[in-house]
Amino acid sequence: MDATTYDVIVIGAGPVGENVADRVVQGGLSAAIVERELVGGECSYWACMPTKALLRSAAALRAARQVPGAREAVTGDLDVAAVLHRRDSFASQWKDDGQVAWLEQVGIPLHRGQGRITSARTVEVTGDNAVKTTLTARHAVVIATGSGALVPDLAGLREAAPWTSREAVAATAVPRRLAIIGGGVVAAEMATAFAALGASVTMLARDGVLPLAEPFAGERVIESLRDAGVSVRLGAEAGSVQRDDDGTVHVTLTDGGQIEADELLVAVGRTPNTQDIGLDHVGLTPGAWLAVDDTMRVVGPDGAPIDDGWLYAAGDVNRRVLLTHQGKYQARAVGDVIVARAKGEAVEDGRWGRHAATADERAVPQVVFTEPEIASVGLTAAAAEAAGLRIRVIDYDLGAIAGAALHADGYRGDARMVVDEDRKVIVGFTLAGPDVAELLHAATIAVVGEVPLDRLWHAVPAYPTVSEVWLRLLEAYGR
Ligand SMILES: Cc1cc2nc3c(=O)[nH]c(=O)nc-3n(C[C@H](O)[C@H](O)[C@H](O)COP(=O)(O)OP(=O)(O)OC[C@H]3O[C@@H](n4cnc5c(N)ncnc54)[C@H](O)[C@@H]3O)c2cc1C
Ligand SMILES: NC(=O)c1ccc[n+]([C@@H]2O[C@H](COP(=O)([O-])OP(=O)(O)OC[C@H]3O[C@@H](n4cnc5c(N)ncnc54)[C@H](O)[C@@H]3O)[C@@H](O)[C@H]2O)c1
Repeated sequence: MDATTYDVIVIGAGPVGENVADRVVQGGLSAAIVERELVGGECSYWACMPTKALLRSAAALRAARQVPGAREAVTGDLDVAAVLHRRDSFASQWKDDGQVAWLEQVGIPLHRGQGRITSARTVEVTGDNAVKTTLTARHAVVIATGSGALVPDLAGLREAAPWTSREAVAATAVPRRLAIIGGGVVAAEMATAFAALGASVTMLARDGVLPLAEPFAGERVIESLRDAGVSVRLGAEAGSVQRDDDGTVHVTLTDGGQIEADELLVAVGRTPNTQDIGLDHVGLTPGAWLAVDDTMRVVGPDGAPIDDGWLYAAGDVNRRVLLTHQGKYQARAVGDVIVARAKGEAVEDGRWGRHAATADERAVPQVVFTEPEIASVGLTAAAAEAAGLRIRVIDYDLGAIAGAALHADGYRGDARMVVDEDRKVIVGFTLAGPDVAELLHAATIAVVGEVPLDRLWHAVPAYPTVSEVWLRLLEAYGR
């Protein structure tokens, strides 16, 4: 048994854990990180990066085919092997040498193994050959253990060895027939990717496609998936699953319908990686999401921080927002607040304060890399109304913008601005259209900055860009 003391111990070296540790060290404290799998976490090897690599080649091909002159130059089909090869390189061949080298460079010791809290400020790491190391934190322990795919209790499902996002993202071959349970972000992106790679895809979208986005987003994606040959079964619910000896998967729907596939992807959400991290030693429930205050200190059922506030949780595991960029934003706040508290400096945990992840509440940006791309920030109209805001919704046809028409023949898309009528600021913005991802940050700045509409008239979009939609939306709103 080895024992070591640091100022801060971070459990989980995903994008969030890495950033917490980095901020702590930049603030002058010492930090160690514990990782049981690959440094870089889900995002680097089985999520953000490889999924986008799987999608990108088909998107580039589609874009070229939408522009006469370029279209004629495209003579072949997607090269599936080359796409998978590029995906492998974006997953760093599932090796974390590069990330480990970075940890070494910035002075963050790595302890490989399963981390478990055993008592206040103490983490036991079980490494290879069951060797245990006890780490003690002078100031804080941060749980950044992320989440895993949720596999629902469906008759026969586990026995049928379904794909989760991990197997889909790391697939070495494209199945002839792929069935997908789910209609959320993973399901929509993977249906887009695998249809383009040549699979015959059936999507069982019980609750619709992208049901949390503006309705036009889901409608556009459904239309384009169907154009790509995907069978999108809205309202269809899997009742039971069985895999034959020959590998064929049979899905029986609750309405009695039957679907056959060669692989079945389950994409119905996530579950927190908290089953085996010692939560019971601090009075919390193993397997539960971790509730936190505005500076990401873990709170108990009474809403107060655990003990004297030594335990934090950031990223997916606290369920505030399951996105890498938002988790890293929390990580910056957490790392800095731990340093501030350790040094007795002022804690700025008020709204938009340095140590509070305020944007998590109502200013989260997200891009869904479907065809078309869906880029959104803040509240949808429905969410704003549910939050009791008095809103006005302005919609504009993106295809009518000169820059969009130039960008691609037959460009089709939508823009929606949700305005808080009492404050005359934008609280939500959604774009659906080819290549809209890079337009999103302007909207994020408008929402986070709470820029008054009057002032936005002075933010003149360059001509002829797709961003001219900003002017059109303002004109439609009126001055
Ligand atoms: C298919 C897919 C695509 C996605 N695409 C995007 C995208 O395009 N953009 C985006 O913003 N988000 C995307 N996400 C979400 C994104 O992957 C997560 O929000 C992000 O990875 C969360 O980071 P994290 O550090 O909190 O957790 P993770 O990335 O899950 O990292 C947690 C780490 O902790 C380790 N760990 C867990 N328990 C222990 C333990 N007890 N001891 C030691 N180590 C432990 C794990 O091995 C892991 O390395 C996607 C998710 C999926 C599933
Ligand atoms: N581009 C991106 O930003 C990106 C890409 C992929 C994933 N992610 C993140 O990863 C997380 C996980 O994605 P996800 O798609 O797994 O979850 P999700 O929560 O986005 O979608 C899950 C969907 O499954 C449906 N569902 C739930 N139970 C079901 C059941 N038993 N049968 C059928 N449908 C059911 C839900 O209604 C929901 O629409 C998301 O929070 C997402 O933000 C982000």
